[in-house]
Amino acid sequence: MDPDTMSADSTPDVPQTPQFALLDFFFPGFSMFASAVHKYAHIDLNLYIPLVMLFGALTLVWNYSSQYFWDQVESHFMSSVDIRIDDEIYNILMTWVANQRFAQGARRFVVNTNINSRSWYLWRWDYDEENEDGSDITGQSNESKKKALSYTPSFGTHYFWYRGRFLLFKRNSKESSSSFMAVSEREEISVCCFGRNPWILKELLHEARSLYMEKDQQKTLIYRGTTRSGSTEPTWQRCLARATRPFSTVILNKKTKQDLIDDVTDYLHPATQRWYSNRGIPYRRGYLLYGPPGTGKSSLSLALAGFFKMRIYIVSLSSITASEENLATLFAELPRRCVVLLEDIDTAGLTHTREQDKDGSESSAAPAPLEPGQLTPGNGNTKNEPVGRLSLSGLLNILDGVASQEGRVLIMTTNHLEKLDKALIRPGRVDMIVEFGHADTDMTASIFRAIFAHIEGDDDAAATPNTKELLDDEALKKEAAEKERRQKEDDARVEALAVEFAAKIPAHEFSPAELQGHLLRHKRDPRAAIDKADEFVEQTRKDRKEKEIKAAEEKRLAEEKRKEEEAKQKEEEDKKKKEEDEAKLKEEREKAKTEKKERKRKSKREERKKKRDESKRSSSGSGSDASSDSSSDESEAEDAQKKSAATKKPVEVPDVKPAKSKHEKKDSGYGTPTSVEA
Ligand SMILES: Nc1ncnc2c1ncn2[C@@H]1O[C@H](COP(=O)(O)OP(=O)(O)OP(=O)(O)O)[C@@H](O)[C@H]1O
Repeated sequence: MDPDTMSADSTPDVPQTPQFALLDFFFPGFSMFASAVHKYAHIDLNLYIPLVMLFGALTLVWNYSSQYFWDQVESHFMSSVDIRIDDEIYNILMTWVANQRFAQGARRFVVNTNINSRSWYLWRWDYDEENEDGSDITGQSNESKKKALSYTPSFGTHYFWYRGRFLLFKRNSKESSSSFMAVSEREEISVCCFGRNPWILKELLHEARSLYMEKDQQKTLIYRGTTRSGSTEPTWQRCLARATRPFSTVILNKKTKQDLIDDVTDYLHPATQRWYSNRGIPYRRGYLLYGPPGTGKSSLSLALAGFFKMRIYIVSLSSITASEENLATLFAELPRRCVVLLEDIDTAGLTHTREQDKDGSESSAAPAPLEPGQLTPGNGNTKNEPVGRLSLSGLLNILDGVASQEGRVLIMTTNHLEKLDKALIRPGRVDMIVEFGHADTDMTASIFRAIFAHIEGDDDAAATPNTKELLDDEALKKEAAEKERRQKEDDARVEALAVEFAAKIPAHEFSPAELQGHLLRHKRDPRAAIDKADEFVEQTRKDRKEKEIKAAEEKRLAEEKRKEEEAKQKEEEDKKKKEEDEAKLKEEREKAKTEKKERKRKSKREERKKKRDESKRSSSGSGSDASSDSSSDESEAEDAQKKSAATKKPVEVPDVKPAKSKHEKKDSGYGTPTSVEA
């Protein structure tokens, strides 16, 4: 290095360039570091600075432009599908993703025991594999059941190969989500592929759906009409996938059951749809199931849906969701082939007939007392009903409306057939009516058999798989024969017990649900169920009586309260009326008084006028007369003013002409007239 180029105060070994001065400014001590490097390593950093700066500039440019570049690639050269997290497609895709290698090998992942979207999960009353009583299908309790874990990739972009194509799975947190959403709901999910044709994404979604459906093959999918979480928008939420209930487990008159199956089979036949459309008849079929609570109406609907492998969509007309608008939206969203179960159509609003609607009169019948299971009081046409609730005509419009899908099986259930409007159950809306009743002797025996008879698969769990393999043919045959013999013996024993039990239960008094409840309490001991049958009968009767007394008492209290409120209201009205009458009377009295005074004054005036005329006639007339006239008129004006002050009303003083002095506007209140009209 040329020593001449060095300045006097600089470090002897390192040339002082403007870059160094600048770097020294940003990184104090850099020049010392550079001279040390130069001295000991013989490297002149001066040469590398432009390179470092260039690299920094390139990094900066890349940082800013890469996002733009990537956005351009995405919008022009890629296809993508966004997944709605409040839709069932979320569950479908995530179930698929959880089974992929890229998800299982992800370094950052989300673990779930339940793959369903948070908003779906919120509305599930049970998990798929569980029964209503909280135990799983193998009878284990929740505590002992181990839940399977599902792994899905965490937030970010994840790459994977699908059928030879390179795809991206993106899961991002949603910044703009409203704060009331649960944390797991604040996410956006999309799948992208290179190329402008999205067929591969559609294929992926179809595959995911088929896999998802396959899982549900042996189950009845139950959807419930509800509102989306965090909004009032109605939607069908999948809430349960239950093992299909065999028709045989619903105890009902054999012929009725067969007729129902035949009717639905015929209706669902493809030729029937053509037949309907050729004749211009709406392709719909409606069934009404009626009877006391716990007699099997819902069970039959579920069994029917399972038998025909259809999804069942349930909405209770006594729930808050069942407003006219919501129900119309729900019906418009139904798939083409499904079972729709409308529960509790006897809610008070719908028992109000259309005839009553027409003449505008109020229902003469008092609102029906609520039945067990009925959540809210009825709605519809009563005066105090909330706006937007369901009315009978609203429901009829929805059932017949163009928006409601053709091809569906509509089932309506009610506890009170007699309360329903004829329009609701006329042919076309209801094509078959099935009655459910309390159990007769045969039914009681059937319920007993259903609980205690040995069913294939009951002790599969106990059987060890290897024992069969060890046995030879002869032994197997022997075992099968033995099993058959035991089965026969068992059946005969259960049959005898069923008859014994049925004899102890009075016919047509108890619902199948009540009997089932008693039998389940002794499910391991049929003898105990029989021995305690009398106790059950007594206890149930007693409970019912207590319930009736309680209901009657509640009714009486409600009636008393209503009467009290009515009396109070009447008292208030009377009081108000009395006050109004008094005020009116007072006003009238005042008026009469004023009129009397007026009349008196008038007669006085006339008298004076008469006198004046007489005196005029008798004498030729003098100034004193005029002055006396003037004074009498003055007293009249004073009278008028006094009256005006008393009644606080502007009073006309007919005979007095107001003084036209310049002080007229600032009247002191005396109002002394200056001239009087005769
Ligand atoms: N006819 C029946 N056959 C078999 N089981 C029945 C029958 N009736 C009732 N049960 C049993 O009783 C319970 C309640 O029955 P379900 O819900 O079907 O009655 P429901 O008539 O729909 O009652 P609600 O009118 O209160 O809705 C179920 O567990 C069901 O298994």
